[in-house]
Amino acid sequence: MKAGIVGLPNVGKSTLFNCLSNAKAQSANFPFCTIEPNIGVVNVPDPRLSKLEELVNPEKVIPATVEIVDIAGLVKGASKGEGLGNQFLANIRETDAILHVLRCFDNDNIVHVDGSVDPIRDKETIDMELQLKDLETVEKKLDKVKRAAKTGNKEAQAEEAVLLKIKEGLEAGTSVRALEFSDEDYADYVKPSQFITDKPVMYVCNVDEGAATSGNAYVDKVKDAVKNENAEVLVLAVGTEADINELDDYEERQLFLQDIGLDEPGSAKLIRSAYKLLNQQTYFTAGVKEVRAWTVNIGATGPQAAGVIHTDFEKGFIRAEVISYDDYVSFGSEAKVKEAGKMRVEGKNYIVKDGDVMHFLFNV
Ligand SMILES: Nc1ncnc2c1ncn2[C@@H]1O[C@H](COP(=O)(O)OP(=O)(O)OP(=O)(O)O)[C@@H](O)[C@H]1O
Ligand SMILES: [Mg+2]
Repeated sequence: MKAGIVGLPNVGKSTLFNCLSNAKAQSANFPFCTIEPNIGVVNVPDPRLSKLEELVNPEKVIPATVEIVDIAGLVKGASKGEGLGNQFLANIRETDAILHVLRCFDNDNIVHVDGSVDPIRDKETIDMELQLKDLETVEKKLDKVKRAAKTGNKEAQAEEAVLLKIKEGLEAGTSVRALEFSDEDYADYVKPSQFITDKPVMYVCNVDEGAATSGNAYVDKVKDAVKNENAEVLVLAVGTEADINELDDYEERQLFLQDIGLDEPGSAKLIRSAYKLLNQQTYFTAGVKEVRAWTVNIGATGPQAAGVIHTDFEKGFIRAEVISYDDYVSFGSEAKVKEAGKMRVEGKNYIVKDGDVMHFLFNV
């Protein structure tokens, strides 16, 4: 699962990537600085992991990770191939969620491809290009399904109806994610098509230092414009945070963060949000060798969670011993949790909860 950083050229996408990842992307003040996507595997900051480390005192600690991809900027006409648009759109299609960066700072020295700062217009430009690309996809699919639908094939007719709804929506400027379908229609006809505008999205308002905590008028406009989208809007002083991230010394980083009014980097929050946007959650294993955060889909069962560690664990799954994170911390150790009768034994149908500390029993 990976989240892609998407937006117009020169709005701060690679700079954002550099706030998140130790892999350094080239960022510079000119459009199309990025051509090939930069891929970074980013640790998910999780205070619970340090707490477990404190309690268990393991040899090593391994955090959960999420993959972030910094993608080239899109311009008007990208869906028709402008600015290598087709290649860049293909890069976006390969991701599972979109972090849409909007320029929300004034600075005459930083070029804006459309000549002025206007995050709402920028958002519409990007949305339109993504929608046009999806329109192309849906039209191709419609062509294929039409004939079978005409001959009376019920399945094809159902698919055609869904595709027509998508086509009409896109033509009216509505992203696929905003359209409503029955669960079956969605699973059978929408999801497999991997429409770009069906991917979950969050907005990252790139502001200057002074607006890191308070936001600014641009941010207010963005929030207002997306209020019906059910999408998160995050405010981040991307340039400043990238500079702070360059500092090696932890104390020094904290001081600079406090200076701009933050107690943790905005990028930490962004990573956690991206993780959620990807429908991911964390369970822990806690032993003296290793305390580790593992990533599973929200809604995953016990065996699926076990399968993240090893496919044999999933195949041979017998049961799981589960301690909720809160119980682990309030009792202080696995032994004390057991004594208190708070360790649960869960079977194959157990739905994993975020923060579960798990131990799997299986045979091979
Ligand atoms: N909040 C900010 N305030 C001032 N300057 C910024 C801010 N964020 C980014 N910049 C500057 O904007 C320029 C473009 O940034 P960056 O290279 O990250 O853009 P990009 O979106 O990756 O562009 P491209 O699409 O061309 O790859 C850089 O000079 C960067 O330092
Ligand atoms: Mg870039």
